[in-house]
Amino acid sequence: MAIRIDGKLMSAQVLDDVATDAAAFYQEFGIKPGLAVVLVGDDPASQVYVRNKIARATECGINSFKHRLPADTTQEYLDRLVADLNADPEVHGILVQLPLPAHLDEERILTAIDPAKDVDGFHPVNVGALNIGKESLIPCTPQGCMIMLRKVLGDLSGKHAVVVGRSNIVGKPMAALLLQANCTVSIVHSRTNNPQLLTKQADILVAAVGKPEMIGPDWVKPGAVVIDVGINTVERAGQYKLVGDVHYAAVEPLTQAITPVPGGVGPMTIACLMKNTLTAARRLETQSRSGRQYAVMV
Ligand SMILES: NC(=O)C1=CN([C@@H]2O[C@H](COP(=O)(O)OP(=O)(O)OC[C@H]3O[C@@H](n4cnc5c(N)ncnc54)[C@H](OP(=O)(O)O)[C@@H]3O)[C@@H](O)[C@H]2O)C=CC1
Ligand SMILES: Nc1nc(=O)c2c([nH]1)NC[C@@H]1CN(c3ccc(C(=O)N[C@@H](CCC(=O)O)C(=O)O)cc3)C=[N+]21
Ligand SMILES: [Mg+2]
Repeated sequence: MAIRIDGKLMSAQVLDDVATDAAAFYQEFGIKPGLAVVLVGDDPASQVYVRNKIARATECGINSFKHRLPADTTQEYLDRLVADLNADPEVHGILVQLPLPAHLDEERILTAIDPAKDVDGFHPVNVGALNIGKESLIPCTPQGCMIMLRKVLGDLSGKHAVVVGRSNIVGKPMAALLLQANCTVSIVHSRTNNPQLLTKQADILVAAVGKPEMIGPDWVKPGAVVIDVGINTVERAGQYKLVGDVHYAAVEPLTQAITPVPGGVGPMTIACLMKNTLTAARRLETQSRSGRQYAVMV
């Protein structure tokens, strides 16, 4: 029987620790950790994610500041908002929900966020830190995946991990963390020839593609641990439902362990966002107390 990796349950444990931490933080510094979430436009899925993030923050004693902006927000306005949030002492973490509308420069905005407040871990300074193995703010989704993998497998040394997808927000940081954990790492993407040749060898298979149920049993080695990052909305018999990048029903019997969608990676992502907010808050408050200011903290 395959283990169903319960992201909902595991995230509750992470959030519990964060709540304890947030209470201790409040005792120590006299303010709550603060998270600013910026949402541009009215994509319904993004609204759901942002609502979930704010609900989880409130539950664990983190202040949240929601900034909902119209789809036609100008670059100048967004730049100004990010600068204000960088300077705001009540804000320890800043998340700009992606994707942004096409007229806005995503890279420019992510680079404008103070790396010390970059709880997504998308700023080039944090990306660089991750890739040289320095403690930093680690992207939430891959961080959540690592917690789940460690729970199931313990030490990951020597495992062959195959990541399907190479985006800056999931695939690449996932591969970096697996490498850091001493896995042998392969990355499969849309130009890979015979991707199944590689995925069939994976002890650990991480799917972050954005194609509903693309990964079938012919992609998976028996006994593999499968992490499904995909969140895809599909219409089935007139109903909308969420499915992953993995065909769960067909793949599950082959695996040692597998994450479901929903209830897998998604809730862990949000829990890790709260964890990063605490990490950022502690560093910022400790530094401001000692009167030192670093441009960059890694
Ligand atoms: N659970 C969570 O917390 C999160 C879930 N997601 C979900 O994860 C999925 C991936 O997200 P994201 O990384 O942002 O997506 P992107 O669209 O940015 O990247 C998708 C990647 O998959 C690759 N790819 C596309 N088609 C194929 C194919 N047929 N074979 C192999 N590789 C392919 C692309 O390759 P190429 O680079 O060559 O184009 C690309 O690298 C989505 O479903 C998204 O909704 C995302 C973030 C968080
Ligand atoms: N700057 C930025 N940071 C992100 O981390 C980020 C982002 N932009 N843009 C979009 C993606 C996607 N993402 C999800 C997080 C949680 C769930 C989640 O909790 N999903 C629930 C289901 C939710 C539902 O019912 O729709 C689950 O899988 O069980 C999903 C998706 C974060 N992202
Ligand atoms: Mg993307």
